[in-house]
Amino acid sequence: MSDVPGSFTWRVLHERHPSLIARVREATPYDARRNRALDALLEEIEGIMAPPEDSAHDRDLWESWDRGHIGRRWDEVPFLWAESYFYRRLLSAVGYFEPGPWRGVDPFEPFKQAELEGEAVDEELRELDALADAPAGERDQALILRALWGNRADLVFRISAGPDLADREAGLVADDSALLWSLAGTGRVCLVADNAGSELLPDLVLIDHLLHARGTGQVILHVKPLPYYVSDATVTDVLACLRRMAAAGGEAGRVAGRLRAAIGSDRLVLRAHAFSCAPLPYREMPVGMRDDFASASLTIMKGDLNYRRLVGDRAWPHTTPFAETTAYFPGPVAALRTLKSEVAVGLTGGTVEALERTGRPWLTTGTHALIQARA
Ligand SMILES: O=P(O)(O)OC[C@@]1(O)O[C@H](CO)[C@@H](O)[C@@H]1O
Repeated sequence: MSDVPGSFTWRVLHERHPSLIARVREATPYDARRNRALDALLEEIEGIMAPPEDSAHDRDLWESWDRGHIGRRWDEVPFLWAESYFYRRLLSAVGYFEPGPWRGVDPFEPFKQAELEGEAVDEELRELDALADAPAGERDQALILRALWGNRADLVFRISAGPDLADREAGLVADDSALLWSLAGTGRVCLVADNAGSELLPDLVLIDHLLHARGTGQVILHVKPLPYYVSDATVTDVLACLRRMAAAGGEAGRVAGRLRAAIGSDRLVLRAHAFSCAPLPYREMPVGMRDDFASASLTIMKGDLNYRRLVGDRAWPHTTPFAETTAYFPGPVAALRTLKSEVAVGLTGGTVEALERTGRPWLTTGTHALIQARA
């Protein structure tokens, strides 16, 4: 829940979301009607959640996902539900679903594009040249760590986390990478993406490595069907990353070429399932998605939000076993995530004590990360 003033979740709803609305307005010159709708949303999020508009194409879907929350205060329903619904309402406010000129215009695209065009990305892509000749085991570890730490590049987080984010020290609080690699066999691997740009690029490089070097037969890449949580990856973002890598040339260009071919031969399959933007945990996933995960030798869940949805967005004792919270999942699963919310399981008592002893925050700052897996 988010009803304790000053708590992390309360601040997301009452500080992060209003500042996000301001950033969206700065980034795009919306017309008067859109601005009025954004004003109305700004007011609404301090009070009662309104239902989707009568004419909304996805009204039935949201009603099926509702658990009696619509009509209550935004901060009195589960945090995951309120946060997800906020992004849905923001898209409505900017006219994303309505027939007319603003239909399909991603309000977060200016942020995503600026990041993808940045020099930091050039540097990261150039580093792939040296990695291409590294011994196999070294490459495995380097690519998984890049995909993991790429998760720090979450634009909703950057907007509000302060300028010193990049300087923070890196700490792995759990590392099941050996188990992860032993599960990534020659069959199918699912990767459930999180952010576009600097996170999706290393995810795509990891996918290429699985297909090209590790003998994985097929990768199914799940992305979001809609712009979501600012920087979450959509199919448009996958295509933008492929173009960016192709333009960079060198090893990045070769990776892009192989991935294009893999899409053409169905060795890399893209999915954009409606449930990927649902305000619910994966425990409630629908049959089609369950079948995908059940058919894979490994599903890799990227990022903080996917982690919350995977283990359940609850105040678990941090020593609760990861295998216990994911026992419902239909196949082997791994999480690659930097810690940006208060949910964490699968840690040893010693690790938790050592982290608490530092006296510094470690759960919500993006300074720590984990690799967890269960067979
Ligand atoms: O899923 P991601 O991109 O790693 O993180 C999403 C996130 O920034 O959004 C929420 C707060 O708004 C937190 O769960 C988390 O910090």
